Amino acid sequence: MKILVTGGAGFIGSVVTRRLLEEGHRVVVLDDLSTGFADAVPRGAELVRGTMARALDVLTGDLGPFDAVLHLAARALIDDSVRHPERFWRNNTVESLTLLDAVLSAGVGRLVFSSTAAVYGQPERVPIEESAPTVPTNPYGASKLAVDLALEAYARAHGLASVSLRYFNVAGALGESGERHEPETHIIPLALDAALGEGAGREFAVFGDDYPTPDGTCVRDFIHVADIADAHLAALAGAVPGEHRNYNLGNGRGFSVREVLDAVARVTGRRVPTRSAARRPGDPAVLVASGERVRRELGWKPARPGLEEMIEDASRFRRARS
Ligand SMILES: NC(=O)c1ccc[n+]([C@@H]2O[C@H](COP(=O)([O-])OP(=O)(O)OC[C@H]3O[C@@H](n4cnc5c(N)ncnc54)[C@H](O)[C@@H]3O)[C@@H](O)[C@H]2O)c1
Ligand SMILES: O=c1ccn([C@@H]2O[C@H](COP(=O)(O)OP(=O)(O)O[C@H]3O[C@H](CO)[C@H](O)[C@H](O)[C@H]3O)[C@@H](O)[C@H]2O)c(=O)[nH]1
Repeated sequence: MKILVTGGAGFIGSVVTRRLLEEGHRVVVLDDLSTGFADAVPRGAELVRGTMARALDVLTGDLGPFDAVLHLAARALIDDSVRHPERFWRNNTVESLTLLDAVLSAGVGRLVFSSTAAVYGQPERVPIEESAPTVPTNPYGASKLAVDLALEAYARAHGLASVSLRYFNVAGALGESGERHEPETHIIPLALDAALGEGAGREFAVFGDDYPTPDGTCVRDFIHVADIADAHLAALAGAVPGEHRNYNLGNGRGFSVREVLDAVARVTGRRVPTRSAARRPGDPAVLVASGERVRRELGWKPARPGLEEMIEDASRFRRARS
């Protein structure tokens, strides 16, 4: 297939692009490089630099025609979304609607969207099923939920085959593609920095140790980025014209912040220096995915569920870059 990957210069988009190329698909990346890197786009894919305002030209121009669009481009820092909601509504919601107009005008039949566990907010029950209430606790989650809802209506009205993949906590790396966020805010790369970094000031701040969880720290469901990439292949194959489906992508198992830090210490052989810090606003205590629907309907389940494997892969990627 010929596939447009938006956000393909970012962490997850570059891994998805790599997997698509491995499978023999042809890939064009559309990315404005706001948080991504041109040299992160895997060799073999063509990079077009720009926002979704360029999507129609790309989809209808010489690089086409396209069979599918994978839409990963977004801002994804929750804290930032609380301080600057306007940036998230514009960049995640308005930009996505611009892309959707282009997809419909160009007659592309399939679209897979990167949604998030943040659409659920504080879950009433875990593991979280796709039928759970969607009550996001921050503008990031809301800006993504709006697109899930738009897709549902657009698919039904215009015959689009669309899927929202609601990722939980994505970790690990695939070959030369991995996490290069600047600034980095995610637990595993920060814990690796704290364990392996040189000099002072790199203590890992544990955001809250008085949550109603077994050790008082938040619990998250980590999923290997290569499994996320494989789920995109399954979604492309399983998308149904005229329908929109939401799928949670996780392992169905939670690890507390402390358990992650212990696993980082085991993998690196180094202690992770920590300090206690205040809770981060909007952080739910526990987020764990139910993988039932995606297994039943797309036949997908994670092939790399081990937390230590994810940390090892992230650590290998970090070492290769330092
Ligand atoms: N990292 C996670 O754990 C996680 C969890 C759930 C959902 N997601 C979603 O997955 C997607 C990828 O996340 P990531 O961690 O790889 O982030 P990332 O910041 O590494 O990648 C995002 C990419 O999108 C590009 N981009 C942003 N806005 C753009 C725009 N308007 N036009 C063109 N390009 C634009 C950036 O330059 C970057 O290359 C995002 O949609 C994010 O919301 C990530
Ligand atoms: O320095 C840190 C960084 C993180 N944490 C804790 O570690 C856990 C995981 O935090 P991350 O920032 O790594 O990930 P989030 O769960 O906040 O967010 C991830 O999952 C979300 C879905 O809930 C969104 O999709 C988001 O884009 C994605 O990065 C949280 O409890 C957080 O409080 C710390 O204690 N200290």
